[in-house]
Amino acid sequence: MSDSNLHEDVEEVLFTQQQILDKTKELGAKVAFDYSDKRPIISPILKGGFIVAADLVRSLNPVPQGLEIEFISASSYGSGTETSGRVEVSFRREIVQGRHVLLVDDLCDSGLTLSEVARHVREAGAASVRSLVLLDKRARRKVEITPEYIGFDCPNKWIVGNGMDTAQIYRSLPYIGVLKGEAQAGFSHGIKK
Ligand SMILES: O=P(O)(O)OC[C@H]1O[C@H](OP(=O)(O)OP(=O)(O)O)[C@H](O)[C@@H]1O
Ligand code: HPA
Ligand SMILES: [Mg+2]
Repeated sequence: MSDSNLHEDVEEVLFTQQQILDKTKELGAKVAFDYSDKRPIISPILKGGFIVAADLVRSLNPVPQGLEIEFISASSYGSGTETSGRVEVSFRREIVQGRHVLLVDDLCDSGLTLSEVARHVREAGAASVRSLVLLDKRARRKVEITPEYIGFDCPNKWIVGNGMDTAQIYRSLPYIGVLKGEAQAGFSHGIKK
């Protein structure tokens, strides 16, 4: 990618759009095989998971019979770069009853989001719950959880793009990049200076 296409707040690109699409195709092939006879529900975890999930569902080949998409909202970071430790989860509980649910998110960091969402979905009566993340930032884990499907290992840096934000900005960047320290500092009061 030429420097002119790089957002001024991004220090370095970790994964290009093409690398992301290639990896999502690989994951899609595995998911299509594993869920071929399961009438799965794929649940993008909003907001960050929406782009990974959109790429994933279009790379399922063949499409599992009876596949449904059901969104789940979960948020815990606010505008900072540390988890608040409290994950707000909301979804239509009746839809997942008796179904095989695959949670799809952009990344697993402390692990709190995925473990809390998985707990809620199990409690709502899902037949099985697995998770898929494009990125796994293991160095920051606070809760023991290993997603069944992982795209890339992620260094212990604050990243943005491909669905990931800081204070709701940068989600639309087509690549995954490391946010510059000074840009992060600008959000420390929730407003970019
Ligand atoms: O493993 P964790 O430490 O829980 O962090 C990962 C979660 O944090 C982000 O979501 P966020 O709470 O920022 O909400 P968003 O998806 O709406 O941006 C990201 O999209 C993951 O869902
Ligand atoms: O590195 C990150 N970037 C964006 N959102 C996040 N949520 C947890 N970790 C991150
Ligand atoms: Mg999220």
